[in-house]
Amino acid sequence: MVKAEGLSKTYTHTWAVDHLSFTVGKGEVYGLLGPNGAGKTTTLRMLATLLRPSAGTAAVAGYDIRQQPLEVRRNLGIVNGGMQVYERLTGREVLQFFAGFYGIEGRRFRERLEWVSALLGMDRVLDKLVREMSTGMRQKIVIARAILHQPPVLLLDEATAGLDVFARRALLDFVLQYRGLGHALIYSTHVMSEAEEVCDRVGFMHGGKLVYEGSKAEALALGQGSLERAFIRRLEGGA
Ligand SMILES: Nc1ncnc2c1ncn2[C@@H]1O[C@H](COP(=O)(O)OP(=O)(O)OP(=O)(O)O)[C@@H](O)[C@H]1O
Repeated sequence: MVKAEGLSKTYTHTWAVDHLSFTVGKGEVYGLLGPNGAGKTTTLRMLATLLRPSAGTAAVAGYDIRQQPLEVRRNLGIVNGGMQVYERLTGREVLQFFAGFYGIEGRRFRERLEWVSALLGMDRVLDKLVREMSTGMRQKIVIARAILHQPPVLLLDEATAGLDVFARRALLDFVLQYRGLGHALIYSTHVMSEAEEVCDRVGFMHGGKLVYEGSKAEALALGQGSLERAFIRRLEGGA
């Protein structure tokens, strides 16, 4: 569902993303893992057509990010910490606004709202004003907004940042449920323990490069049961 080939982004003197190639299949959670500044956000923003690659390309659900950005957006959702939601609206109003972009209206909107609400447990959130919501509630709105159009590809960028234990648990459970629907997810994080829980395959990023890729089981074996140890070993050049 996602196929990146030599995907690259340069800023003045830096290769933020340096010839990245990887694939993510249906029903798979791919962990894009690495420390701050590794290039994870830049990669996801290119896949979401929010940022133009300097070189290389990628396909999302079979559509080229350079040539077919509208089709890509129709098939992809992104949950990104920087996204703002409208403070003066209720959860329901925010979602209605975004549903309009996808032509989801009337009865279809109500059905979709029920679907998303059941998936994310949003009963207490829909009629609340955004400005009165906790961080966890806001995050539910951000996720709901990203999946309203039921995209087959979902990108999550440091999606648990700032969440408490309950909201974090709900998010990780949601990731597994969304995968269970046969969708493809990229889970970007520097928190290795989260990746251990939800990812099927992992790619370690450092300095814009993919320095390791393998199934979670392979990576865990490399790190004697720990992804964090595997990452450090890989960077130190150990086997
Ligand atoms: N707009 C920009 N202009 C210049 N350099 C940038 C810009 N955006 C990102 N970079 C640089 O690109 C590199 C990769 O940044 P990126 O945000 O993709 O990393 P990341 O792995 O997502 O890290 P984090 O977890 O901190 O978000 C960093 O060196 C960063 O300083």
